[in-house]
Amino acid sequence: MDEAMSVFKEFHALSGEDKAIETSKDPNKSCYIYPSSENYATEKFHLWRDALVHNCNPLEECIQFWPEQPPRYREVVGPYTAEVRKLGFRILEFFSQGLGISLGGLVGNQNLVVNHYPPCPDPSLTMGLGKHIDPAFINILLQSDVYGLQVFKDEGWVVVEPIPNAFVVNLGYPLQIISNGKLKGAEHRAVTNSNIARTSASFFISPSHETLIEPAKSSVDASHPALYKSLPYKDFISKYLANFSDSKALEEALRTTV
Ligand SMILES: O=C(O)CCC(=O)C(=O)O
Ligand SMILES: [Fe+2]
Repeated sequence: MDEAMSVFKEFHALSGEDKAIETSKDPNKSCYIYPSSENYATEKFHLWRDALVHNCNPLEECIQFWPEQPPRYREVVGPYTAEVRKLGFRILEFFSQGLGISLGGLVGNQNLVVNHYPPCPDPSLTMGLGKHIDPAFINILLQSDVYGLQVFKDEGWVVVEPIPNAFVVNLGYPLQIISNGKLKGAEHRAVTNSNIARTSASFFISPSHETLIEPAKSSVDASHPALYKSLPYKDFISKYLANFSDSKALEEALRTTV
């Protein structure tokens, strides 16, 4: 874990030009940089984050498109993602047993997102990453020792302290829907600070595009009607992206009218 975190930091210490070169190896763009701000002039607040995004499965196929700088990137991050993937599938297996549905068979994309939040001269004007529930089944998150992750609980923000050698496991929206609201997606955000850069790495295990995301039969009965519509995951994602900055509007767009 420590080695992976060092390599993630080294990648983000490269110049912008080098990062662009290192993320342009796949014409199909399975590896790319997601920049901080999408529309600086009109957005409500600025996002102070750069993210390296790449596919992780099947590893033998996608690793050829990963960065080759720092030189150890593939050697360290390959085994890291393989282990985190195993952990993620074990956790999904527990949820599968509880929900009476095989989640492992519904998995599609497995992505790594390496977030870099540079120090910000005035953190009150920016957000690292705004309030959201992850769109994946789960996210196995590795944070560096710099504080920044917060979770929304009882109408307030609670700091998730970085713990050495520990992952944060975030439950995402699809599991909230499949469990018909019994499991709650964790609403979280990342804030910036004025003097030290922060790095984190999210390993997302997501449903495949065609998977129907809907309340599982085991979660619905006469006294617990389906709270959510049935949607192919790709349509869920369209609604998710269209309502990213408005969690209430998103919840309404996903709900049935009962
Ligand atoms: O940087 C963090 O701790 C959170 C990252 C996150 O929420 C995400 O990648 O979805
Ligand atoms: Fe997240």
